[in-house]
Amino acid sequence: TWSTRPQRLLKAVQKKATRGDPQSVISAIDNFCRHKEWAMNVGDEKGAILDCVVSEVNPSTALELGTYCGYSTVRIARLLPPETRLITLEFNPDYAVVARQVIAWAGLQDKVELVVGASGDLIPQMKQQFGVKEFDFVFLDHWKDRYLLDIKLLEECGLLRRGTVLLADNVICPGTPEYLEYVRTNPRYESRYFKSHLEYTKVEDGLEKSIFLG
Ligand SMILES: C[S@@+](CC[C@H](N)C(=O)[O-])C[C@H]1O[C@@H](n2cnc3c(N)ncnc32)[C@H](O)[C@@H]1O
Ligand SMILES: O=C(c1ccccc1)c1ccc(O)c(O)c1[N+](=O)[O-]
Ligand SMILES: [Mg+2]
Repeated sequence: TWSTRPQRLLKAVQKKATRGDPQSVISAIDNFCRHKEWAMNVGDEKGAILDCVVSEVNPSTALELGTYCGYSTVRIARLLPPETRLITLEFNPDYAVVARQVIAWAGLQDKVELVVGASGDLIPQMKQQFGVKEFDFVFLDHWKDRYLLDIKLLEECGLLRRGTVLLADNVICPGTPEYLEYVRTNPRYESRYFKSHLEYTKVEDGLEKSIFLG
């Protein structure tokens, strides 16, 4: 039986990375995607911008929409201080199985809560089921037509506070036009574009950082 790309990516991590060393897991995945098979991780170039924003926010509670193989999960979680946590949502169970192993290889399983399910179903459960008061940081990297729906849902569920930082991947490629329009014109958000490139390519892409003003 044929393996899947996430399974081949996991094998590369287990072969090349050192257990308990998040940076080696990140490098193993970036090398696999640059030299073996492209995959839709945020990548090293946009990942460095993600690192800066996460370090600046230093969140107590963070949310990631779209786990895939756990690459950006590892990037974010490795920067979080003890007693803080990252909740990451993934609706493809096969991807979640791989992500759990990647996150464990990096030794970050105690900081990460990976929940299998759709963001539209899980976000309304965050307060009751997951004991979340509000999010300090949200990384949007799931299907692009869900970004706008999900930040409106986060607003309605009272999960954003004055100062919550939203960072959205792929606002140029594949693109999230309705989301960009919303965060750039809505007075309740202060938005800024970080120009970069689609992971492992020369194609333009970028991240949009939006601060919720309450
Ligand atoms: C681009 S990949 C995530 C990449 C990851 N953030 C990284 O940089 O390593 C997008 C993922 O979002 C998942 N996804 C898409 N829509 C979703 C939704 N509504 N709820 C949960 N997961 C979703 C897909 O199954 C896919 O694994
Ligand atoms: O949509 C794609 C896509 C479209 C077509 C083929 C492969 C991937 C994609 C490309 C780069 C991303 O960073 C990303 O997050 C996604 N995604 O699926 O969410
Ligand atoms: Mg992306």
